[in-house]
Amino acid sequence: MANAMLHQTVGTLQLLSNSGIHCQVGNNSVRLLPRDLKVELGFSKRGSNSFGEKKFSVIQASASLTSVFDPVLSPSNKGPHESLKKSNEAALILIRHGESLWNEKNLFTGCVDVPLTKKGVEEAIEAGKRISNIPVDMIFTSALIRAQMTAMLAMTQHRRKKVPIIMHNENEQARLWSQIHSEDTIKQSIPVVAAWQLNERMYGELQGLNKQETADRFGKEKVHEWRRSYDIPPPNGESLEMCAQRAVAYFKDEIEPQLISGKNVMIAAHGNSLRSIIMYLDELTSQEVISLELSTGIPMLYIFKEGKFMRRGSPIAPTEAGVYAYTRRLAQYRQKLDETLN
Ligand SMILES: O=C(O)[C@H](O)COP(=O)(O)O
Repeated sequence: MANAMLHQTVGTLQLLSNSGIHCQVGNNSVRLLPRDLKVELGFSKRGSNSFGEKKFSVIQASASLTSVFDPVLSPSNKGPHESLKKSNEAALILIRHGESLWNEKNLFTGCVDVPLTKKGVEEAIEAGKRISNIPVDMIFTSALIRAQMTAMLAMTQHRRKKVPIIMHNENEQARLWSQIHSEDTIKQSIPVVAAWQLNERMYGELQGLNKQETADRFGKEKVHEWRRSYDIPPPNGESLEMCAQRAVAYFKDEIEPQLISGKNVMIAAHGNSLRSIIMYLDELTSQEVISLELSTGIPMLYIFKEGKFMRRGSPIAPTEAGVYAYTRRLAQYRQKLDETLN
C-alpha cells in the first residue's frame, strides 16, 4: 500500500465517530474509511482536550491516499457531476470486455493480448448504451487491448460527450509529451488509466490451448478445478487468489480513493480480475466466488456511499435503468442530461 504522509502544516484530519476520517489538504477533500484505514495517528494534546470533542494537533498520519492529489483529477475541477459529489455518492461501473477472437475460438487467453471480434465490438457498444446516462469521471482498464477497446467503444455511446484520454505516465517524457494545456479541454476529458494489475488471470501453460481439448486431455474435473477453484493455479499460472491479490490491492490503492473523493468510475477488465474485485465489493467467501460467472459486455453498477458498496444491478437499456439501478442522484443526473442535451 502506498502511503501519503500528512503533517499538521499541510492539512487537517477530522475524526468522524463511525464513518471514517475526513481529510482536507488544500482544496482536496477526502473521506478515509474505517475498513481500510491503516492509519497511525500521533496526537499532541492541547490543554485539557478529550477525544471526540476537543482539539488535537495531528502530528502524523499515514493512509492509502494515492492519486487523490493528482491535479488533473482533483475534485476542485468542478464538473457536471457536482451534485453527485456533494452527496458523497459515487457510481462504479464494472464491464467485462466484449467477446475476443480467442473467446470465439474457445481458447484460454489469460494475459495474451487479443482484440475483440465484431460481436465483441457490438457488445461493447451495447454496454455503452446501457450506461449512457450514468456519470463517468474516470476510467480504469487493464493493459490489454480487449478491455481498452471495450472501454473506448462503450464511451462512444455516452450522452455526455466527454473525450476519454489514455494517461501516459510510464516515464517523464511520455507524461510531458502527452500534457494538455487547456483547463477547458481537461474538463471535457475523462482520464483513462491502464493498469496491468487489472489484467486477466495469467493462465500459464494453458494460454492458447483449446478449452474443450484441454478438458478431453486432462479430464473435465481437473480443468474445472483450474478454471474455477479459488486457490489452485493452472500449471505455472495464477490462481484466482493470486489474481485477487494484485487486482484488489490495485482497487484499494488506486480506485477506491477516487470513489471516496466523489469520482464516478468505470472499470473495463476481465472475467477473473473482475470476479476478484466483486468478491471484495460483495464480501463473497472463497466458496461463493466459485459460482460467480460474468458475461462479456454486460455492465454492472455499484453505488459507493458512506464507505459501503451497494450493488444496483445492470442498467438494462439506454432508456431503462432497471427497477433498482438509479439512485435519486443518478436520476437527477439523467434528468439534467435530458434537459441540456435534448
Ligand atoms: O482468459 C480466458 O480464457 C477467459 O477470458 C477467462 O476464462 P475462464 O472463464 O476459463 O476463466
